[in-house]
Amino acid sequence: GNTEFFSSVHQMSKLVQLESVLLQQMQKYIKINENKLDFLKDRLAMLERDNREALEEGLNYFDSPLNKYYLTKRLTVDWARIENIMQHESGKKTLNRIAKYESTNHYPENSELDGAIAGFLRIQEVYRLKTADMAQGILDGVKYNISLDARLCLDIAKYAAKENNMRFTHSWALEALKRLQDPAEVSNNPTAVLAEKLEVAEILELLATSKKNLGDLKGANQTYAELVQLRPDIENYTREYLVFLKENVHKEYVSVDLSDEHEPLPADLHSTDQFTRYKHTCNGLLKQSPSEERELRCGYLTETDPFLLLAPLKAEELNHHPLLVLYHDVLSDAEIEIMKGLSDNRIVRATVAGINGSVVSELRTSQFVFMPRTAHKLLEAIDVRAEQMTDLNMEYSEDHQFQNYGIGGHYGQHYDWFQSEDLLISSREMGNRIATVLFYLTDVEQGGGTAFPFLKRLLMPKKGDAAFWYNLHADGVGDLRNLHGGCPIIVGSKWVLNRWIRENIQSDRRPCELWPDSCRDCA
Ligand SMILES: O=C(O)CCC(=O)C(=O)O
Ligand SMILES: [Fe+2]
Repeated sequence: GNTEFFSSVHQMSKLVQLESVLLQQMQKYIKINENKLDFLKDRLAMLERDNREALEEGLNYFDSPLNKYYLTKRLTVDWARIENIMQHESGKKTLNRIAKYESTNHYPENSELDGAIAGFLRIQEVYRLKTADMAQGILDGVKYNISLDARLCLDIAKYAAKENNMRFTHSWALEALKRLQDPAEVSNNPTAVLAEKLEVAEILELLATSKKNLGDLKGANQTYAELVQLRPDIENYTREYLVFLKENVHKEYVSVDLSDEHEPLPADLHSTDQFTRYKHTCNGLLKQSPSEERELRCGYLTETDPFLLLAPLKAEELNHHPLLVLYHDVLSDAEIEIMKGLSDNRIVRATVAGINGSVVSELRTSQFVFMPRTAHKLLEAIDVRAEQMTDLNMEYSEDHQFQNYGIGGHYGQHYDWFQSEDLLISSREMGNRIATVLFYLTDVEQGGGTAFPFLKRLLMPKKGDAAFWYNLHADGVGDLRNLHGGCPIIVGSKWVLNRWIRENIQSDRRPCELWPDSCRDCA
């Protein structure tokens, strides 16, 4: 099927139901076959006894006409019945039922494993987690009741190698080897023993390749030597080793410490490339200094609507230029339940806008659905609230976009405003996205903040809160400082609601000015 699971925790939770149905069927299948085998075992015992007796007595056995009759009966009627039973495909009904589940439900495909591993490595990279910790189920300091076996560690190493991430290839291969050589692990998992020899060779090859690529020539040489000694029969390994020796014949075999699976932290986080800045905004290393924060205001917003004098909005200013505001407690739990009910069975894999239409991308691993505000009166009420929060006219806003993230789910840094004229085409008359209101419909246990690397701000999702920012300068030009993204989620199912407000009806609200673009920090 084309339903994808790993990109939405909500979707994945449906799989648990499917799995329990399958397990029930499996139980039935075993029971039916057990009955059949028990019956056959009984018969076998009886027939063996008769047969033994006949063997022992030799020709005397046939003195009795009754025995002649019994032997004949055993080999005709009895045997036919037994053969019939043995041939009977017990549990066929159950198998058919399972096949029917498979054709009427969506199953994850093998390729989903790659998506899940990609999410796992994304978490590791962004939050700088140790491989040894993750393999034991320790995620950002919290211990979970899972640990990864050698096979999975090897799969992760292979994936990292495919992505050319040599540091992770090295650390995960090492972890796989450690597990394979641990006697406790091996006795726990007898199938691992069968495959052990091959896997050790596979792991050594990954280790040698990654050491070579990371400049650890001494280590690579040792590992290659070990590999060809373990599997002299595999020509490929010998060939690889020879290539290595030839390539490095004039070089000194230096040794490099690879115990840290992460790139060293740059001395100055501010002046790094965009992605590095983004990662360190997500993990909290890059943030506003106390003096930068001093100017910001916090308080109750009452200016925009007389009603708010009675029920003021709790606003926290997170950045002044450009404006980024976090509103607290703007949605109730009951409202959120209604919204999730409206959207949860309709979400599909998220896409990003491209010149040739919308495409699925690793940049955005989540699932979403657009709902028109006419779908429920609550959505209209939300817009009234958004209008109070932003003082913008909501009439030209897009449909409500609900979004749920998956394993390591994220939305890489991006602008909400359309950078290309072409992308505006579908709704040019509405103009570009002047502002965004991002509602948080859940807390997230670990990770999953919204990061603004240029503003050095990380907003942690809190159920019922909403963020508001302008995407455009007052003169309508896209504001480069509002680059942002949804950081990878470590643990939790994150739901958000996007309101994208368009510019072409706002002239009375936010008069067009020619503000200078004070974008010193922008790349
Ligand atoms: O999920 C988040 O925190 C950010 C989402 C976002 O930026 C978007 O959907 O445009
Ligand atoms: Fe966004």
